[in-house]
Amino acid sequence: MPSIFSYQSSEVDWCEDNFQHSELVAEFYNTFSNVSFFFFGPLLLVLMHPYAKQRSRNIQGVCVLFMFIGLFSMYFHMTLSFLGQLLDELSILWLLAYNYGLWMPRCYFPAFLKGNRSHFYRLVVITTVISSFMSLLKPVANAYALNSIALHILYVLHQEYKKTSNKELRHLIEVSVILWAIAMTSWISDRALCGFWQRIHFSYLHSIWHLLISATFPYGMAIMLLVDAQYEMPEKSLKLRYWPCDTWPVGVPYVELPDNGKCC
Ligand SMILES: CCCCCCCC/C=C\CCCCCCCC(=O)N[C@@H](CO)[C@H](O)/C=C/CCCCCCCCCCCCC
Ligand SMILES: [Ca+2]
Ligand SMILES: [Zn+2]
Repeated sequence: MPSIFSYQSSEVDWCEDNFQHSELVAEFYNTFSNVSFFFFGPLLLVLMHPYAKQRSRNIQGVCVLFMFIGLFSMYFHMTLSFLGQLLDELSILWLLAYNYGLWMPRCYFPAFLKGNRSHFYRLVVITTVISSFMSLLKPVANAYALNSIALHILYVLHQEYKKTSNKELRHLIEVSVILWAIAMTSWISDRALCGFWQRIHFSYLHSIWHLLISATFPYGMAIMLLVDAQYEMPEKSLKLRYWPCDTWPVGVPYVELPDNGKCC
């Protein structure tokens, strides 16, 4: 039985051909497409620094966890090892759990918690610890289970989209759903239609997934902070900004607390 550290000890293997460009890196493009995690993570850390200082440092923890996902995902695609697969999947699970605990609006808590956030946080931690152990039972199903959490997030976004009249928030939700849908299509297509992609010599769909899902992250953060502010501090409206410039057609969204007026 191979050790959990060995190359190709994971049951999961993506469509990209292995060891095409290096003897050390199993899936070259799938490995290096994770650099986008080291672009968006540090960028958001810097852009959100004023918010983190004034409102909550948790956002910094979220950005650091996001960079760990990129690191573990690189390790996984480089080795296709079982340990790499578990680190990749468990870091995603804990990032989602952290976000749920911090920002899930109270109206979506189970009724028996009566809107108590610290009880909800405890419930999320317990569920995540149990799920972490369960991930060892059928590792090949883990990625599907993780993707199904996105369906619950979509449900929450749909409810918030219906409730809000804030055009900026609606725009963020629309763009994030489009990005996620294209990312998801690439992920499924890499798994389900690999023969076709290999025949046309384009087996890079999983790399495209990495780029798109990491680009969804700043949108997810901005949406959650705006929604959280609407519920938890309705007297203060957060300012939505885009990097590098608010007026450019494409940019990375982030939020600022009012009276932090900078102009690009
Ligand atoms: C109230 C909660 C709000 C949470 C918002 C969180 C937004 C998080 C955005 C991005 C998370 C990045 C996850 C990237 C994973 C990259 C690593 C990877 O590719 N791993 C694969 C193997 O290499 C593995 O097969 C992937 C498994 C599936 C991961 C599922 C991630 C779910 C992401 C949920 C995003 C929802 C966004 C919805 C926006 C419309
Ligand atoms: Ca492969
Ligand atoms: Zn991946």
